Amino acid sequence: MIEEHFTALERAAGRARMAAPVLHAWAVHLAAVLENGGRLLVCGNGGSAAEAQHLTGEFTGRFLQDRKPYAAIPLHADTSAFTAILNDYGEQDVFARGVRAHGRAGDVLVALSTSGRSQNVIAAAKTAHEIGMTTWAFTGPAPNTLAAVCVDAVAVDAPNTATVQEVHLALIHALCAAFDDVTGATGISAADRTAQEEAVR
Ligand SMILES: O=C(CO)[C@@H](O)[C@H](O)[C@H](O)[C@H](O)COP(=O)(O)O
Repeated sequence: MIEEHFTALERAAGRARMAAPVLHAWAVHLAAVLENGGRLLVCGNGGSAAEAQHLTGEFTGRFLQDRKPYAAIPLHADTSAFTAILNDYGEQDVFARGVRAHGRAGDVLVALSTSGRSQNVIAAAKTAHEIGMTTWAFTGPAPNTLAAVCVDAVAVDAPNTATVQEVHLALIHALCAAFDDVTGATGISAADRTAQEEAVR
């Protein structure tokens, strides 16, 4: 089973390299949006929720290089709002209402779903589209509904949920690397700079 897992990951990750031009284009667009005060909203369920906040963390914090923070919100992470929306409006609205609350025309929604069938994620993408946001998806194999309702999508061709999630994380990191490249976030990180300064004292 372990060998099979890594073989599936190697194959899917190899195929995912073809997404490089799309990720670069997304990074260019995202840099323009965020530099102009726009926001990145991200949503997903389960493992994809973890990846959603992994992605936003790289923007409000930093990726490999030191740079300024950018506005990025994982839509599941406010547990009070999430549980209230779930309780008062139902599961379908848990992300869509967050999109209406935090999203503005021109902002970007990244929607993650390994199946491409999660109704709450699809509802978020439709809502974002309605209010004039740009919608991108990371999904499992195409065709799927989420990819169809978003402006653009990277669909990972892999046989199971776990492998799709693992490749999604690699794609997320590639997007972050491209974003740093586009925004000129070069140079050493703050932590590395401090270590260097201490080393020469
Ligand atoms: O992490 C896993 C399985 O690896 C699960 O938590 C998984 O994310 C959940 O079943 C999600 O509800 C699946 O949703 P989706 O990726 O199909 O949108």
